[in-house]
Amino acid sequence: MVHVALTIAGSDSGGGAGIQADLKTFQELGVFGTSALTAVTAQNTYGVSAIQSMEPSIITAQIQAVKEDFAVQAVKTGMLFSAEIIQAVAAELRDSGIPLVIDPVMIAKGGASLLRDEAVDALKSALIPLATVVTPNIPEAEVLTGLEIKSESDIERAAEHIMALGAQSVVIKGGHWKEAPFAEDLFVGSEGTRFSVRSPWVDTKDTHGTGCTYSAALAAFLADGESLPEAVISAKCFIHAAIENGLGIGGGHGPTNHWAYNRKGGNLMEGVAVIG
Ligand SMILES: Nc1ncnc2c1ncn2[C@@H]1O[C@H](COP(=O)(O)OP(=O)(O)O)[C@@H](O)[C@H]1O
Ligand SMILES: Cc1ncc(COP(=O)(O)OP(=O)(O)O)c(N)n1
Repeated sequence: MVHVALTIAGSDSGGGAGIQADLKTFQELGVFGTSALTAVTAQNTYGVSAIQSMEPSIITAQIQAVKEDFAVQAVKTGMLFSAEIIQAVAAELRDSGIPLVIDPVMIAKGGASLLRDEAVDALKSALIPLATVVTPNIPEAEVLTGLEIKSESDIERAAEHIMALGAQSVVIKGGHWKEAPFAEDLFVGSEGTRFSVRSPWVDTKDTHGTGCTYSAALAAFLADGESLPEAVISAKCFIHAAIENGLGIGGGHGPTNHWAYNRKGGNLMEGVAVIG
């Protein structure tokens, strides 16, 4: 049986992040990828030079066209840009019963804002309560919670805070916490499920699109029938392989290697450990 996933996200002309990263990830993981485009960015490995968002009505129409024709097994959201877009997306996903991964994309690596400041409230009130899992990086978790994150206990507190917004579970990704001994992500789920997934740090500047690729992998593994904890671990294996085998293209922060996981063969958990 072919599994279908839907990404609702922005376009990255450079191909390392956004809808391009999501569709490459779905394809690599054997899941049929569908999409609803929220915005077009002119972007490369140095940064974002222009943004044009889509009208909410065409975003709604794209989601409806996909839902009407396909049995979508998982949805992920990425760049949503405005409160109006978030409300339109939430209206289509509410009561859908489809597992939903929300990557609360806010700032691109080069510093460009991919979410208007005034849209944060809509993200918290309209979309996060629909989430099967929310996957903020540390700066995004700080914005969502208003907490300053400086320690492991701050990360745990932030996770609880995001659950209190109504999300079923959360993964706080540790890629921005460079002082930590490992690149470690904390998963907190319902009924007290809690563990961390860690990998060694890869010393590279080529981390463009890591968050998009990670959340797309998580959605693909869910579409493929893995349980949420299994999918969180599998997604970490996918992103670790993608970062570790960087392509060395682009002069700035280059893209990760979406082929690496499948080409790795052998022990896909290599380098990745689950704690707790
Ligand atoms: N240099 C790195 N080495 C190994 N893993 C990394 C590195 N940077 C990020 N990661 C991992 O990549 C994933 C994305 O994390 P992060 O960079 O925090 O997200 P975002 O791209 O949204 O800012 C996480 O699983 C994180 O642990
Ligand atoms: C179109 C678009 N969507 C999302 C992002 C952010 O991607 P992310 O995975 O967080 O990676 P970096 O931007 O931090 O490299 C994006 N850049 N463009």
